[in-house]
Amino acid sequence: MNNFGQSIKNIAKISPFIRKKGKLWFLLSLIQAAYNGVTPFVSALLYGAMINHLIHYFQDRESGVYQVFYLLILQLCLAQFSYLIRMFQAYFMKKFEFDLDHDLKFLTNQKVAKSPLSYFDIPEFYNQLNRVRGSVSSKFLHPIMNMFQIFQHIVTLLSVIGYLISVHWIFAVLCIVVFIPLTITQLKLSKNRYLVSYLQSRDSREIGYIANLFSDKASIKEIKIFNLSNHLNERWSQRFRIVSGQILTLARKQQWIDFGLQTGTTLFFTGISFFILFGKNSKVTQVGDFYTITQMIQNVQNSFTQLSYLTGSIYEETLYIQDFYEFIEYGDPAFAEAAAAAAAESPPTAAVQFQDSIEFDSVSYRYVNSDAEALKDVSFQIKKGEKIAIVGTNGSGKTTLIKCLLGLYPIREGNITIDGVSLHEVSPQNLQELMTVVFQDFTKYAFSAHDNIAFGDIQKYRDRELLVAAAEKSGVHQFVQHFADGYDTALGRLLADGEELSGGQWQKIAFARALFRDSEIMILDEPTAALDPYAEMEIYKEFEKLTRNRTTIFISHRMAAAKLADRIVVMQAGKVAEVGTHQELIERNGVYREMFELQAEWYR
Ligand SMILES: Nc1ncnc2c1ncn2[C@@H]1O[C@H](COP(=O)(O)OP(=O)(O)OP(=O)(O)O)[C@@H](O)[C@H]1O
Repeated sequence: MNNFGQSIKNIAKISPFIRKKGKLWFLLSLIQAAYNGVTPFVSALLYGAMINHLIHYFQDRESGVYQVFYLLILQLCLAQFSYLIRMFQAYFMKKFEFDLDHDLKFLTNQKVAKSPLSYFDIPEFYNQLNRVRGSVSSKFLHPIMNMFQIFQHIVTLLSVIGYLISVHWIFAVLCIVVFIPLTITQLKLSKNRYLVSYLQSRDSREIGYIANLFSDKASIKEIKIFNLSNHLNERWSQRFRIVSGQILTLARKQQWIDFGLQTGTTLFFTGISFFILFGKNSKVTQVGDFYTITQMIQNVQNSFTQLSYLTGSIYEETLYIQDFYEFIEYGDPAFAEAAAAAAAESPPTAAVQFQDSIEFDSVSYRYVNSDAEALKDVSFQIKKGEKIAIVGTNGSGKTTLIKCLLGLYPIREGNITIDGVSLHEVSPQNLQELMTVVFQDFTKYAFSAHDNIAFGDIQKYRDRELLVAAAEKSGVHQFVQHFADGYDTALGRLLADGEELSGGQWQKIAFARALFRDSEIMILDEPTAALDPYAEMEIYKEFEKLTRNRTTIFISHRMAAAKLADRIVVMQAGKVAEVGTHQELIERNGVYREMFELQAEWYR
């Protein structure tokens, strides 16, 4: 499909939004475009007539004065009416822009929420997400506004050229000959312009990323201590220069081409003006007519230049719309295939209660962006009510294992079952109800303490009693009760003048959030990493109470904590190396014992 055809197809994608909330704006814009389109023609006629009448008036001081007066009033009315339309159009445009912004961002957030976590490991998806963030609505509206302007200039051209043809037919042919190369050049340029911004997106992201490092409290600390500011600033500046250099090169090229085209068309239209005015069969006899014709010729020239520029930029701007829909419709073929095949065989509607056991059966997993397997043929069983510790070296696959169990990364090889029902078949809602989790990199919401805990189970958001119970168990109540607004105090200072918490206090909040959801299965990824020895001791002392009546799976690098588990799964390079109780594994004299003794050594 050619560029312009594709542009129209992209623009058509906005029509559902216009039908929903932008009808009035669309109608007003159309009226405005038509009105502004005929205005240059009418104005040229009015002024030409006015000049003729003025000349008569200056010659004999009797005739023409009323006509000049009426024409001036008419001109004033035309200007006022134009102002009135613009006023209403601008208001409804703002209104539609807000509605559109809301709907598009809502769609984006929905897409992000529905996308599997593995999509975020795919650079193409991630880049696309970055591209569709920002002022999406204006990028959607610009091409339509340009379409209105195109319509406006077509109306101008039709009216003006119609008049000029009545003066001389040659005009029609010549105008078309000029317009075609102009448009093609602009279209080519606009395609380049877009490609540059596309290719730059990695550099641009790095510029944004480094700028963020300079505004993030956590990274500022490291930048100062490691004396990174010069290096990072230099790096930022280098990328910035590359990006701005590319844009400037293109802009320079564009300016020179514009200048060349402008000069060419000016010379062309000046020649034509001479021909029309002073040619053999010239119909021009009065000064006013001369004014009208030169004015109309200028209008033709102006409208042609604008038309070629607008058609060019429409192509560029509609590519953003295309990008947006590519993002919204994004589906990794490999993932989509697997999901579609699994869904076709058995749609995920099964509900399980978890009465018996969870089973990992020859589970292997490879991240989409990686060649190595993060899990290799993992098999073991977790009985209801058991406390399982997962230990192992960094990168051995512990977190991947629980991400697969949580259904965040759907597995393709092997099977995970709950009471014999494959995870692929369990409905996502059922799965969420069964499990609660504290991640290693849990989220610190810049909302109130209440929000931070209640987000654990949004269905029970208002249950303050339950919330306080979870807070008491996890040690949150002890500090939140001293805050000025108690549980309604904002945490962090990002959105409000809230309370700053220490790393350990945040971790307790994350714990409370997990406990607030009263689930059968509790998953903890390094639950005590940020806690002081007292708090850690406290948690482990309370561990029995916190995890009572729950199946608990916890990852820990502290071998002393692993001792608390009923059974320990030892991971090594994506495989299960050993499974057993602390005593069994010590007696086995394998990897676990080695790790345990290595740590114990430190404490002796
Ligand atoms: N999103 C990802 N994309 C690609 N590879 C990943 C991703 N996350 C983890 N990996 C890789 O998978 C392997 C297992 O990582 P995982 O995070 O499960 O290890 P871990 O045992 O939890 O490590 P740690 O103790 O350091 O938290 C590692 O080699 C890691 O580099």
